[in-house]
Amino acid sequence: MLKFEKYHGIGNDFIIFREEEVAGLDYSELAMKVCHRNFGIGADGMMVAAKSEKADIRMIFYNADGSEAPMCGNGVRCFSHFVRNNKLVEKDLIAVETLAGNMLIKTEEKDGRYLARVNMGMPIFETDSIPMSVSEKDYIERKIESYDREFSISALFMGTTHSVTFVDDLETLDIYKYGRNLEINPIFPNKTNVNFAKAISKDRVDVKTWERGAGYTFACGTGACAVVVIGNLTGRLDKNVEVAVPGGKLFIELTDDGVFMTGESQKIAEGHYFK
Ligand SMILES: N[C@H](CCC[C@H](N)C(=O)O)C(=O)O
Repeated sequence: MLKFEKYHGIGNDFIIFREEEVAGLDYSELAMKVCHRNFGIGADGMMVAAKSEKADIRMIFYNADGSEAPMCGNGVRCFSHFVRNNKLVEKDLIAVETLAGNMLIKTEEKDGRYLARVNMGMPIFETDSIPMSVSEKDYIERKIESYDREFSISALFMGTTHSVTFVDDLETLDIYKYGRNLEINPIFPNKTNVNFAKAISKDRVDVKTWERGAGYTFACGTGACAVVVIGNLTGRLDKNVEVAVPGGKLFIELTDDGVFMTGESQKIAEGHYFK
């Protein structure tokens, strides 16, 4: 039996284990099993809290399909909540080691709500680092075809690989059809997360994300950051933006010290997984 806790960050849900519970297991296989909505506990992703040489603690992240990802925005807020609940690091400002670098998280518990403000680092636009297999050095507002439509795509590394496209018909767009197709476009050798966005004003944007390795989720934290970065770069959005996603709201601030994301997380359950 493996002791776990389950959290969600505005509907993006995760199962979290301490490293000592799962040491020696194949994390990719375990993620596919525990994230399965019928044969497992059910979640968009799985995290393991491990010791770190570089920060207070290390977050290992796997998508529901068993693929490892460098970072997860909603996940790292839930992770910091788990860390606080289990007193693994007894500070309000914690550094979490991830494959995308150390993330600094300010945690706050107020009236039973758990809030975290995360410095998500700086966006990377060089196509080699996204990564993309294209000759262009960066990929901002370039046309990509998907079935009967042409999307204007901007790609970047924002904790993980992201593509952003602003559309007028976000309410009716078939996210499954176009998201699934763009995710596996061959110009992304490791695939991509796909963010469909609609600017409501200069400080409000609606976003729906098709996630690599997890599908259409209620929220994507790194995706929300990616949308604000591209929205600001292309003149659609200011630097402090409220991002509305199907599962709730995130607040993104673009600063010279990094992209900051603020949002809630909630503990859903705890228990034992019978492998
Ligand atoms: N599916 C993503 C990882 C999870 C990102 C998302 N859940 C977030 O909140 O940032 C990827 O494969 O890069």
